[in-house]
Amino acid sequence: MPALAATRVLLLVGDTLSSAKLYGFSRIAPRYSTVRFLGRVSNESEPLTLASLGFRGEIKRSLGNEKNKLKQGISTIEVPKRRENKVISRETNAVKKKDRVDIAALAPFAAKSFSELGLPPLLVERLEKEGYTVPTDVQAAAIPTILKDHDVVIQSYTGSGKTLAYLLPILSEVGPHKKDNEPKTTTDIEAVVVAPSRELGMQIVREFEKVLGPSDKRLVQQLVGGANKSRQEEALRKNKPVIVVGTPGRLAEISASGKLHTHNCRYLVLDEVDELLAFNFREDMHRILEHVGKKSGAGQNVANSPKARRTERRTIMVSATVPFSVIRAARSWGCDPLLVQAKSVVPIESLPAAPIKLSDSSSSANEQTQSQSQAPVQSLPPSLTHYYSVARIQHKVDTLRRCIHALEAKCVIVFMNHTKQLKDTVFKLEARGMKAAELHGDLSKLTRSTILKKFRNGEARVLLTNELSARGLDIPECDLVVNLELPTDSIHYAHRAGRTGRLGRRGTVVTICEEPEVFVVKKMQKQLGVVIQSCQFAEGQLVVNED
Ligand SMILES: Nc1ncnc2c1ncn2[C@@H]1O[C@H](COP(=O)(O)OP(=O)(O)OP(=O)(O)O)[C@@H](O)[C@H]1O
Repeated sequence: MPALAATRVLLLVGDTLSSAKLYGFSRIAPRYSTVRFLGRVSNESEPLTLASLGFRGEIKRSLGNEKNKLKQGISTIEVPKRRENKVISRETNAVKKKDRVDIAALAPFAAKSFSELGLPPLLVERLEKEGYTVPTDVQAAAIPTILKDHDVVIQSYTGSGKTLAYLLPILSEVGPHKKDNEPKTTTDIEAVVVAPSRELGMQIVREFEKVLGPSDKRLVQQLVGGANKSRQEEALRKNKPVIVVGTPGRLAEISASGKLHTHNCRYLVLDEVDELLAFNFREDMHRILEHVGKKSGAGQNVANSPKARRTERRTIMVSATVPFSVIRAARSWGCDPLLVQAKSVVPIESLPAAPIKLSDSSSSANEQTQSQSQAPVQSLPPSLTHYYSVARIQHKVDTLRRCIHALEAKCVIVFMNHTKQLKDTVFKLEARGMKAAELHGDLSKLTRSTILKKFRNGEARVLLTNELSARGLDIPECDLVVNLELPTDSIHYAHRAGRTGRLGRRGTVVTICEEPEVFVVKKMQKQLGVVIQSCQFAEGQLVVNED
């Protein structure tokens, strides 16, 4: 079995060529301006085996024609089985124990309890009822920091529990479980959460509702696009929610119509903040930032303006990927913001300044290169295994099918870039007896939620989608992510890949690409600091190619 390269933390400095050009793509989104990233880069001199990544109990060499395959420069492994019980039943007692230890070691749980973090007892009780007993590392770092009234940027890898990291401190101060029992004096909204997609917005609402409980769930209102606006406005009037969660367009629209009162808002959360900085959200975000409370620490400057009557807000920005544009936004939208990561909290001001001067409107080739070429800080969970497989374009769907069979994947998300090709692929998979569903922007909000529900319920094995689903979507059962078309850069790779391996679970990411695209995969591997092994699927097995 080939050795994997070890990873270690290094400071990466961007190169000067545009990755867009290097990748041969002309449509790379210009929104990621210069980035300063701490990335894990591969170190060939310190080999790390798959076993040491937590697959010890599961990987086996194929004994059959191993010698022949080795002669041909390939080795065979039995891939990790998706169902833990199936694996365990084949193992000895000693391996069983080891297997469990590995899984626990991959889960990002902190040593503290929720009550030690300063959450009110009523809230801790609610959490326990919902099965949340131990905070994750990032929650243990973020909750006390936000409770101490700091503006923060929360950065932690995908699936590590960032939603509860901001939701719980908000519910400590707002709603029925809050610390003090003082009655609310205003009917204004107290917390606004902004998310870049409807699906993510609705998911965040569900998380709030879960913690609030059935009797208080009306206190959170979703304001996402694609849904009936009048009904949302009516619900605002009738239910008098204290928290709203929405997409930038709909929030800005209802705010402009005068039906959303956010001047006394105490919390503004920007989830997937680097995505919210995209050019298409710019106007709506501007309105939201201007009308939701007032930037903390700005009191003296606006003493005589109408803003003086507003409540100071805490600004909380969240993402697994924090390019420099976010750091810059945090500096201008927050007051002495702190960067909160799983095991550290540092003032944003203490971070090195941007290496190059940035322009606001559009990123130059240099800036773009910087953002593309520096790896996200631990934006990928350690429990993921990455592969790529070369296939001709006309064989891609077949390779996908063989990949799913070889990995015995139960719940697969396949990412593509173009809707037409995506629809064709659904048709081909269905024609070959594989239950598949499609999710993209051409579908109505209702159809999108129905499809997602079906997929979550296991009615479709494969979900074919595009960048729409790459951010924040939480489907814990997802055990395989496939890039059937390449992501535009390593940041997009990280968010796509992060749909699997949630909260310490194991996950596999396979990129199926054409030969001339391999160098892009290699580049992303370097930028992300992960090992992406070359593989093929033969005789129902995943075969790892030796480099
Ligand atoms: N302390 C906890 N105990 C048990 N489950 C948790 C805990 N915290 C979060 N989870 C669960 O972990 C999953 C991932 O959480 P969440 O979606 O917040 O991750 P994330 O870091 O925001 O991911 P992404 O970067 O992809 O948006 C969710 O199903 C959530 O309910």
